[in-house]
Amino acid sequence: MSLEPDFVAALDSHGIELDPAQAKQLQDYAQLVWQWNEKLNLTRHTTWDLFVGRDLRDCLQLAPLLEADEEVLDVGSGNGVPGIPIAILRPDLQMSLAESVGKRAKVLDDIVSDLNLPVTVYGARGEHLLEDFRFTTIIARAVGSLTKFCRWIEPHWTNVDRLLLIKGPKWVDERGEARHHGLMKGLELRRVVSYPLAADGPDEGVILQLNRAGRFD
Ligand SMILES: C[S@@+](CC[C@H](N)C(=O)[O-])C[C@H]1O[C@@H](n2cnc3c(N)ncnc32)[C@H](O)[C@@H]1O
Repeated sequence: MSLEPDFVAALDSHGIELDPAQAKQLQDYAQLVWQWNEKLNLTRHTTWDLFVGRDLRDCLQLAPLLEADEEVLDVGSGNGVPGIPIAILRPDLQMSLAESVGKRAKVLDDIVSDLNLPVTVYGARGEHLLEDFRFTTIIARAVGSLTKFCRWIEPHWTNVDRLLLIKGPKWVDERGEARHHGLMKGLELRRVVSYPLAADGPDEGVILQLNRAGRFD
């Protein structure tokens, strides 16, 4: 099992240690995305440093927040982040991906079968899937504002327990906007993790948990 020296160097520079088999699968995943990226616009993170420092870092923050054996839906999976790396890091989870653009969903399907991962890919809007399926947690990054998510999920809270959303520093403004529209009534929003976006900068990434009030009391 061989790891690219630049991948190993990026892991070292970000202080990340991985199980060797998982590191190899994550490397294979990134390389598949980059191959597909030549045909389809999937990611701007085309160096090992960006993959590790942005994509993997976010996934490593989110992965431990999921309980054992959860049924998880990554909404707006695009290039597969966060769903595919988390499926690699947490093989106990039942992971599904929702991607509304058919061509991207087809690529995601190819990538998960090349990686031999037991991940279901839906070429559909996440909120439409909630009409027929139940998930314990929805995860998402870079898909829509809190206002959008509140509106998408509002009719479907019986089919999901919580959302875990990866956000940047603008999350506070998004919360203000959602409150302004009266969309936070009956909901709880909690910042469960925050972490620096760059070693030398002030900006923080956060993971927000959104659920119906009282759901986890
Ligand atoms: C900016 S990309 C983000 C991709 C990836 N999550 C990431 O963090 O790199 C947003 C993706 O979400 C998809 N999308 C937007 N709204 C969606 C929805 N309601 N359900 C499923 N996919 C959606 C878009 O087609 C696009 O591929």
